[in-house]
Amino acid sequence: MTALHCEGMTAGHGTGSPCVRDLDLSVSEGEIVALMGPNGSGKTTSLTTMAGLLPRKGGSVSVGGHRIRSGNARAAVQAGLVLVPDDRALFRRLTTEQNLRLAAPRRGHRSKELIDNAIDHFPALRSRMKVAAGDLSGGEQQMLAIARALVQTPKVLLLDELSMGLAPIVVESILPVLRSVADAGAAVVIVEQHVHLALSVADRAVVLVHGQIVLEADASSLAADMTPLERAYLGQD
Ligand SMILES: Nc1ncnc2c1ncn2[C@@H]1O[C@H](COP(=O)(O)OP(=O)(O)OP(=O)(O)O)[C@@H](O)[C@H]1O
Repeated sequence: MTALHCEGMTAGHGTGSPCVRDLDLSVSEGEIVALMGPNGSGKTTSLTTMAGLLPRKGGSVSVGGHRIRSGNARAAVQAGLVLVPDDRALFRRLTTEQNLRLAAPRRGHRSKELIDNAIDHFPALRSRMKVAAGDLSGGEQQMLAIARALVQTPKVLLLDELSMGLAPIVVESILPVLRSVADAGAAVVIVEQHVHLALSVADRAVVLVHGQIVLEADASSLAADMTPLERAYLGQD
């Protein structure tokens, strides 16, 4: 089943001309898509627009068949679309636990269970629950940012610049979590500068150049032969 469906999504900043044009992207439950492309090609703009942090300039975004209103981040989260932004957007003075609690639903008794389930993915955070987020290591902060997203039980999880500033060993511990989140039924979209890393975790790669999709391919076939990717990046397609 399709979890995320963007149709003709056009996006940009302020009153300037759009930097993402007519983006058609569908991601199925259980699928991981790597959104790739050179610097400035519109990857972050695409994710923040899907998440309602930027108003759309055109087109639609749907989660599980429900259309999300443009520029409405709350509606996106309520529909099940959760973004882990590149700056991680943690409350740095609040503890790990408080950051997780703030993301959990206010009503009902499921908060503790949801937090426990999210932390089960990142055992390293268990002993860091009372530490201010700003005092965590970079890797721990990224784990907390993802755990906080998982507390919101996303149907669609978007991750921007997954490995930025992280040691390879930390990244290697995070990638299997994304696979298990997808295996549990979520659609996952990652933006990741390191091509090999992106292809190692993704099922499918979508390449944006100048805000338009120029290549869509199976991640494993691209990993085996990068020629189409190199051509796309170099603008030879
Ligand atoms: N806040 C902003 N205000 C105005 N223009 C912006 C803003 N953020 C990004 N842009 C412009 O939008 C275009 C797309 O940028 P975006 O950050 O989405 O690309 P990206 O593919 O994520 O790049 P990178 O890989 O370098 O992060 C670029 O031309 C960029 O200069």
